[in-house]
Amino acid sequence: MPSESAAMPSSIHDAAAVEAMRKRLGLDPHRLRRLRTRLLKLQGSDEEALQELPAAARDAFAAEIRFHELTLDQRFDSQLDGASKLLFRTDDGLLLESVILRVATGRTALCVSSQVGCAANCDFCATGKMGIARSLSAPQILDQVVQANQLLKPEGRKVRNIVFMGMGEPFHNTAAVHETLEKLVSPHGFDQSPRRTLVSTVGLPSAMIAFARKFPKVNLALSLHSAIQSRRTEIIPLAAKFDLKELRAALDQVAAVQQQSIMIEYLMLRGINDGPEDRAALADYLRGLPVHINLIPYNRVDAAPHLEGTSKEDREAFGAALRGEGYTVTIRYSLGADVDAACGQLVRRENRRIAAAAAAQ
Ligand SMILES: C[S@@+](CC[C@H](N)C(=O)[O-])C[C@H]1O[C@@H](n2cnc3c(N)ncnc32)[C@H](O)[C@@H]1O
Ligand code: SF4
Repeated sequence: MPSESAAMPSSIHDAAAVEAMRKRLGLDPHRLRRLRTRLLKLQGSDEEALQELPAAARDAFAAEIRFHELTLDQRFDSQLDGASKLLFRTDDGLLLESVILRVATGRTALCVSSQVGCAANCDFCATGKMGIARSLSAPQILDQVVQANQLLKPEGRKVRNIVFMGMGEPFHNTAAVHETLEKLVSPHGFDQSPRRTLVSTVGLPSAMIAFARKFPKVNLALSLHSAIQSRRTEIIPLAAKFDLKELRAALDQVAAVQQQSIMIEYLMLRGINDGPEDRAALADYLRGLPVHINLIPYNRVDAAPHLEGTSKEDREAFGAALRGEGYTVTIRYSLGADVDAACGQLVRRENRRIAAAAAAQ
């Protein structure tokens, strides 16, 4: 007869399971609150967090409640700037990445992934080219923050800004992303400032409006990349489903609800979206909206050899012309270009291998 397999431990982020365990062990709720504070807010190690429980309860608690959903597989520290890429592995073997950005001001940002792969399949994106799309659970997204903070503690740093700009489209995984945001901004959770949290989307109109209503203070970024419909669809296949008119109506609603500026991301691709007509269309499209335009340099992707980034000079001229039209424009200087090259291909190759093996079973 097959033996009954032991139940999987529950996550520390699963409030119902943790409360059930607390009752079973007869633990004082204060002790549990202190454990969560130590782990989620004070960057404590797992051992330090467990110390908050009475000695007799620690083993039983640790056997049923696990603190981590992901295993840190590899870490790449940039030799060029303050970026570190963390490669995590899920229980079923897939790789995903988070990026720690140590900004010159001394502040620290973390870029998290919401999915492994992405169904949007944008032409310029290594994640889109992975050929798979698996959503991460809220505990898997939250664990990226917990582990980054544990790694940063010895440096005297703490994650200040959290951006959903890693792998995946957050609004293809709305339920888990909403749950993650609730736990991040909750004073009983991570107590993260909503104003230092940003969700970036390729542009799903109804999900953007729902997000703004639920999280009026969390920042939204839209990856627009072109204000000319045919050009946008050429690089973002999903744009065929949600046209620019519908997207603009959603932006108006988001702005009305949030009363704060929306970030417009504009990846600059030579000969595709960087001409004078592209700039004029962009300026027209955004007129009247509270926006901040971020011009992004293209990071070369092996799977898209036909694409080339706009030169630095042209990017700066494009930005200056938009400023002349009254827009606030920043030009992002890509951090961690060396670790990106090291990891991007590794993640893609490994995940393809695992997805192919799973499909063959
Ligand atoms: C990876 S996406 C994740 C969030 C969401 N799916 C989105 O598209 O906004 C985050 C940002 O990275 C940008 N991006 C993707 N591939 C890039 C590349 N090869 N070079 C520079 N930026 C890239 C996207 O356009 C987007 O603005
Ligand atoms: S939606 Fe974002 S993550 Fe998905 S393929 Fe496009 S750029 Fe990449």
